[in-house]
Formats: sequence, structure tokens, C-alpha cells
Amino acid sequence: MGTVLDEIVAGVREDLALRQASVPEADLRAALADAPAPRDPMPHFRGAGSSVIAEVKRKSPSKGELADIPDPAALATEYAAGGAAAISVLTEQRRFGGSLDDLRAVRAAVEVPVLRKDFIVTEYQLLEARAAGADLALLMASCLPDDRLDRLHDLARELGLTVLLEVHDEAETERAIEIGAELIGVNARNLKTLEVDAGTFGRLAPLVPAARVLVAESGITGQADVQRFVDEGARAVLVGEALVRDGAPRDAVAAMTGLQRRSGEQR
Ligand SMILES: O=C(O)c1ccccc1NCC(=O)[C@H](O)[C@H](O)COP(=O)(O)O
Repeated sequence: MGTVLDEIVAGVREDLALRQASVPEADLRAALADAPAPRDPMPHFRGAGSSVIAEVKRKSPSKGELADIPDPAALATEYAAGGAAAISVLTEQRRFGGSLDDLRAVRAAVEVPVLRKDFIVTEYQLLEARAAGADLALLMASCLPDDRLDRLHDLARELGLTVLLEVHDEAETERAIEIGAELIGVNARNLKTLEVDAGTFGRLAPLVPAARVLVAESGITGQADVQRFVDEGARAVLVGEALVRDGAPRDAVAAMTGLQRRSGEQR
């Protein structure tokens, strides 16, 4: 039997085949001419104190329904007002309830860079991301064999997308370093078992050269968690559930933003 991740990716591929049948790749490439210019999130992540990538997330395989989000643009506007450095939009439909329409709506509403958070396994999905106005795209080492990760990483950069390259163990971290990823996300959630281990970041961060920007992802519930990851070397945190469940998302983002490392050199 396959893992949850295998099942998600299989669904993603089925939905993708339908979209590819209705919008040929050539049309998508032509649409890129009309896409807004990509915005660079790196200066913000390299600034002083913690940055927050605030996520629009309706539901998840690990938790089921999280929040009713009828207007993702309104939520993103609150996040941006709280000081979010970027907005992550989960565009996977079956298990997370998202869409590229969510991403387009968010992109039109905020000035901060927008991340397409999905299970990207083909070139076509990167073209879709850019055509919809994404500034960043997630690539997950756990979903992609070496040669495919290399190709997608190269194409993303050609398209002007900043890649958030997600890792969960030592081998994936080595690959991310080798490939030259500037922005490396350490996901505390094991996507095969869905277990969250907050110790993952502290174990992997020392393997990563200081010039790369580290993002701590998943299971972050508030300021204390952010402070812990900042102390361990994170420049940014990616937060979904805690923000979508919070009645005051603007304040919640503000509380997680700008925290300084309490000891040691800033990465
Ligand atoms: O969130 C899940 O249950 C999940 C399951 C399988 C694959 C991916 C999954 N989540 C994607 C993410 O990486 C998170 O949405 C993101 O890191 C935010 O996590 P959280 O703050 O814990 O909502």
C-alpha cells in the first residue's frame, strides 16, 4: 500500500491530466507574456528578525477541515497587514481544498510575494504557477527523483520563480545544498506518516551553509515555537493551521514577525 504522499501525488497527476487536456502547454506558455513580473522575496528573508510565510489552508490530510475560507484574498490581506513576508496558497484541490483561482485572487490583493504550495511534479505546473502570478513555487525533494528535481529547479529559475525547496531528512538536505537552492524549507511533518517532529529543524539546520536561507515549516503554534526555530537558525517560518484557526490572523502574524536570534551569529 502506498503512503499518503503517494496517494496525494496520484490525485494531483489525474487532475493535471484534465487541465492539460483543456489548456495545451503552448497556450500556457503564451499566457506567460501577460503574467505580472515576479517579485523577489529574498531581500525580506535576509532582513533582520523572523519573517512569516502565512498560509491559506482550508483542510489537510492530517487534520481534516481547518477553516472555512470563503475569501482567500481577504485572509491574505490580513496576513499582509500583520507583516507577512509572503503568502503561501495551497492550490491542491482534493486534500487541501485549494485552487489556482485562490492563488490568482490572493496575487491580485496583496503586494507581498505569493507562493504556489502544491505537489509539483511536472514542468506544466510551474508554467501554471507563473501564469497565475506566483512569485515562488514549492519543490519537494520527497516527491522528486534527482534528475527531475534538477530540471524543475532550473525551469523555475528560468521563469523567474523563487524556489522553496522542501526537505525532511539528511539526504534531502544534501541534495538541496548540491542543487544550489537558496531557500530551503525544513518540514517538521513527515509526509509519509504525517507525524510532526519539532526536532527535525534543529537536526538539519547545522548541515546547511549560512549563506542559504532556512525556513521552518509545519506544526508552529505561536511565538514560542518561532523563537525556538529562530534560535536554531531559521530566517523564516511557514505557518498554516495556527493562523487559519486564529480569530485575529493579522495580530497572530505580527506576533511571529521580527523575532531576533537570542544567541550565536545570525545566519
Ligand atoms: O498538512 C498536512 O496534513 C499535510 C499532509 C501531507 C502533505 C502535506 C501537508 N501539509 C503541507 C504543509 O507543508 C503545511 O501546510 C505547511 O507546512 C503548514 O503547516 P501547519 O502550520 O502545520 O498547518
